[in-house]
Amino acid sequence: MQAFTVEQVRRMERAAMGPEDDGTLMQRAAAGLAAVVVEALRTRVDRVYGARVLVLVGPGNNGGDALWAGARLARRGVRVDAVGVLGTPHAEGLAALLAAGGRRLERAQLSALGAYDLALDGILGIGGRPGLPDDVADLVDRLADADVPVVAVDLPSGVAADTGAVPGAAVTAAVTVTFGVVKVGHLLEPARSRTGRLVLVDIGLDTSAEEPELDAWDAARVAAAWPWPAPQSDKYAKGVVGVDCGSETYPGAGIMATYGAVHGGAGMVRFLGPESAQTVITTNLPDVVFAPGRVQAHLLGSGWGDRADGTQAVADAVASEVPGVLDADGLRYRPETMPGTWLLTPHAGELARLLGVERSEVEDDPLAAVRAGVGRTGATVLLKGATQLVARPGTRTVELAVPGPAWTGRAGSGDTLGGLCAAVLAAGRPAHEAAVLGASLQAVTAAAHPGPLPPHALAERCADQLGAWWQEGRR
Ligand SMILES: NC(=O)C1=CN([C@@H]2O[C@H](COP(=O)(O)OP(=O)(O)OC[C@H]3O[C@@H](n4cnc5c(N)ncnc54)[C@H](OP(=O)(O)O)[C@@H]3O)[C@@H](O)[C@H]2O)[C@@H](O)CC1
Ligand SMILES: [K+]
Repeated sequence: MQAFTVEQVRRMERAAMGPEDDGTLMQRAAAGLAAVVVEALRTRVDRVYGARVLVLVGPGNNGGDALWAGARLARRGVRVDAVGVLGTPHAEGLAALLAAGGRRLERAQLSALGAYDLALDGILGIGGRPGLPDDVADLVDRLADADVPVVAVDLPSGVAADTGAVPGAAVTAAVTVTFGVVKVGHLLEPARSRTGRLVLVDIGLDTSAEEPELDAWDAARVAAAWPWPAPQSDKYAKGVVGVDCGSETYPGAGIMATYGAVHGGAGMVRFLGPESAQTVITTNLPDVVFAPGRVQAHLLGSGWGDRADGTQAVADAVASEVPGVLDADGLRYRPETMPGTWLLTPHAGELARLLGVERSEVEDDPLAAVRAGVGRTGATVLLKGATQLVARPGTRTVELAVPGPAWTGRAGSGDTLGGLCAAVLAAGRPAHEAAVLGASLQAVTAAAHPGPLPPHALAERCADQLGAWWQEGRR
């Protein structure tokens, strides 16, 4: 699924409209919106005729969409009340609603909100600045307290359309009906959680002239893209991962990274980390070898802590011209620039340190931050966390891995994630694909096993997930 910025949407809308806005796009939007509301009413109260809908109307075209949809609903016998909550409502939309039998109420006339079966959020769309004025936020809270489900028009009002940030009050929608194309804020947390179920209504926008801002993967695409081995693939075709992770202080990181590489399907794993990890590895994963030799992907950095020869270790690996994954403490030892064949896997704090900014800056605009990571290093970057983003040199489009349940992120998850990514890299896939596939496999597996599994156990389930896909013939 591709998502676009407000600026791109405006360009596409202008191209579709031609020199004059004759309202065609708004009518398409309103028709699609009304159809979704009809279905939502059928599901919730098993009727359309006589159902009650409250329309919250802002000052722009977003309110216009809601009012025109309200008019269509009123013509089908829905009892529609509209209340202007910001500025002056869209005049033609309001006239259409009144002509269709809807009512306009003042805010003071609103009582017994629980009597409404559904509310339409037409307060702000892509012209909105994040946040809502206090009195509007108060009304939105009262609707939530009254358990009235909200269908958001285009975006849940209050969220930042281009970043997914929610810096102030915002609507939490059960369903968001968006028009033309998906916007970035629908897919990035925390706005993603405010969006509810996302429905895309085709209004005839042409995306072909725009490079998507975001490219979101789903599980089916991950399964289809996985580097499945051919019958004749030997261990080198599947790929050899060299794991130099962990330290005497943090041996577990080396163990978990190895679990990731083994269960991600590497043809062979060479463990080149501390001796203290070797007994556990050889007991649990007897296929792992401890001798140096040919590797097709490096995995460095997890659990290093302070390492006297860290800079040299990274420099040697990069100089070998084999691709690699550089994680965690290893990021502190990276050379000034790296090839795009290398994958860096920072979490928000590590990326902030790498960029020399506050962590909150990364969290407020992760898309900009992950791109800045590429600009700063030259490498491909996977920003780990609740939302996992992958940016690479040469394209503006950022890829979004399949999201996982909240339990995925815990101590050691990043170590096994590095191993999964390195396995894909060793199989010959480019760094950005290794990142998306590794992160997505971990998330899909965690969703299928939603308990708080420790990362090494979840890594084992990753192999089961690959096996399930294989058996389903998704290869
Ligand atoms: N273009 C098209 O062809 C189509 C567009 N469509 C629809 O139009 C929507 C975009 O409409 P839009 O551009 O009128 O912007 P919209 O979000 O309704 O409101 C902007 C107004 O809100 C105000 N305002 C902003 N933030 C605020 C805040 N925090 N608190 C208070 N006020 C705030 C802002 O004020 P100002 O910035 O001037 O101060 C301005 O007056 C789009 O999402 C889709 O639903 C569809 O019909 C398909 C065809
Ligand atoms: K809205």
